[in-house]
Amino acid sequence: MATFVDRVVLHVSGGTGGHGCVSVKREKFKPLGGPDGGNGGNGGDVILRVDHQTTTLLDYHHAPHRHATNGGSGMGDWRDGKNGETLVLPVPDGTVVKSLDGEVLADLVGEGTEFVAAAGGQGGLGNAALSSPKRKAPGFALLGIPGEARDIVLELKSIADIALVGFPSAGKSSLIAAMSAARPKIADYPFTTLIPNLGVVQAGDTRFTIADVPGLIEGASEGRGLGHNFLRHVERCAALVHVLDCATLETDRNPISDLEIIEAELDKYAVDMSYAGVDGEVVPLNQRPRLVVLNKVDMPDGKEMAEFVRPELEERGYRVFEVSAMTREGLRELGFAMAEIVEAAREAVKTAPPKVKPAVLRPRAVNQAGFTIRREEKGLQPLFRVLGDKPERWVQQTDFNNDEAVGFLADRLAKLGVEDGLFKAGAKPGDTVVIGGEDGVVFDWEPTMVGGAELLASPRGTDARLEEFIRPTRVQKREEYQERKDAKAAARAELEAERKAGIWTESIDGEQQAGDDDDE
Ligand SMILES: Nc1nc2c(ncn2[C@@H]2O[C@H](COP(=O)(O)OP(=O)(O)OP(=O)(O)O)[C@@H](O)[C@H]2O)c(=O)[nH]1
Ligand SMILES: [Mg+2]
Repeated sequence: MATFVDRVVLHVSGGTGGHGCVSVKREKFKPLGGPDGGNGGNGGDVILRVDHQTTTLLDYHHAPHRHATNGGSGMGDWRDGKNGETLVLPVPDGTVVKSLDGEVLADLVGEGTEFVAAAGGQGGLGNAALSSPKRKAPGFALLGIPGEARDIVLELKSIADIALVGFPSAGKSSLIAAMSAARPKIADYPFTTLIPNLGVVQAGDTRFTIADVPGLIEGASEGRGLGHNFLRHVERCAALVHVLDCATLETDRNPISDLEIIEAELDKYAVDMSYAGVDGEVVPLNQRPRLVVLNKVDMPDGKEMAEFVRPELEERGYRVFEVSAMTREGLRELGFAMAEIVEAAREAVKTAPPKVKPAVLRPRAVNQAGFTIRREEKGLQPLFRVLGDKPERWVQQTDFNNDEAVGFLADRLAKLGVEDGLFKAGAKPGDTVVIGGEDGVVFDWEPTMVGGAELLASPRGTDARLEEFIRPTRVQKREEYQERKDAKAAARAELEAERKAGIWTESIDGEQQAGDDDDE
């Protein structure tokens, strides 16, 4: 038996970035030729893409774990690691992506629309890329960071112009079969239809789609029967068609009470308005135009019943069609009436102001700048939590077994203003600092920054950085310049002398620049 798969929980993860490489160029006659460690490749993204060939979410039901490939590690000789491959997951048109707690992340409508479900992790820089005039031969590289891992819910909402609703066995699937080329399963037991069927109907010059949905029963809006599972499918249609069974054998049912029960269920079902504005104006289900179809008039009882209830239904303002899906009686008129409504709805969308619909949807904007510091109490001790895209990423990139890498992290954090921020938040050396959320990295904080040291050194209640800044005069500047020049000349002379004396060998690690390497 087919299962009703229009809602799956998918576990996606982007590929992990490759690690950067630490390597030093070695050549004949030039044993230490400088850093040549290449960068790690980026991990692949996992992307959902609307594809018309795909009509169900069945594949994801069977295999709900999807991962993109990892980036390759950097290598010596400036060779970068390969990027991971993007994993494209085809999804049907009308797939809605939600988080586990129901927040709509994307509404994928239109061939080729994409959603980055899980971004791959960035590859780490190799030591070649990390070298700078100040850090000539870094003895470390950055680690690749893990790809995003997320659990998302995919829901399918068929995009049909007209939706057929009605009790089980009212003849909805039979109607689709009679009006289009679709060949859904038809049988005389309730809930024959488990997956909505879609059919294309041609009436005059108008082509449109109709969908049936699994039979509705009382309590559907609370999840009875197939419940909400099917109501999702009618959310986007232009009109609803009630299919009423005029020949039911159940004595406690008649077309009018059936219609009232279904209407009550539609009333209770709140249309998820979250995609309004993406997909045109969204009118709640209970306000969509309606047609009423009295089916099975080929049966003697059916004809009688139809004629009996017709005036009552028309009094309530419905356009009523007596049809037989079996003999095709009345289907032509029904088709034209449907076409009329579809045309009107299409016209309304056309005249509506254009909606901005990004073709590629990203899960969240990356907070490029900044960070926040939150003071939390951990027992009696304060705890300072640093949250922010950059600091959290940098921590992931750091090989904590490598002192140089840790030093580099400290520099980066200081430069971003994290240390400064910690001082301002009231952190004292030795306090616990966590960078990141739940699984953040914990530090005992040792300020390294010059500004911070100043702060520490100055008497309580003062801040050295706020002291009056006295602008030097031109004469003063010239004097300073001369002083520095003299000092440089002296230093150079000293160096020259040392070299002549033979105590000096070629070095690549920046010792020569001692003095201006103040951020190490
Ligand atoms: N005599 C007669 N029988 C019909 C007509 N339309 C449908 N039926 C029969 O009614 C039964 C149910 O038809 P379906 O089309 O499967 O009904 P459905 O509304 O899709 O039912 P579910 O998918 O279970 O909700 C089948 O045995 C059909 O042959 C009709 O116009 N006349
Ligand atoms: Mg059916």
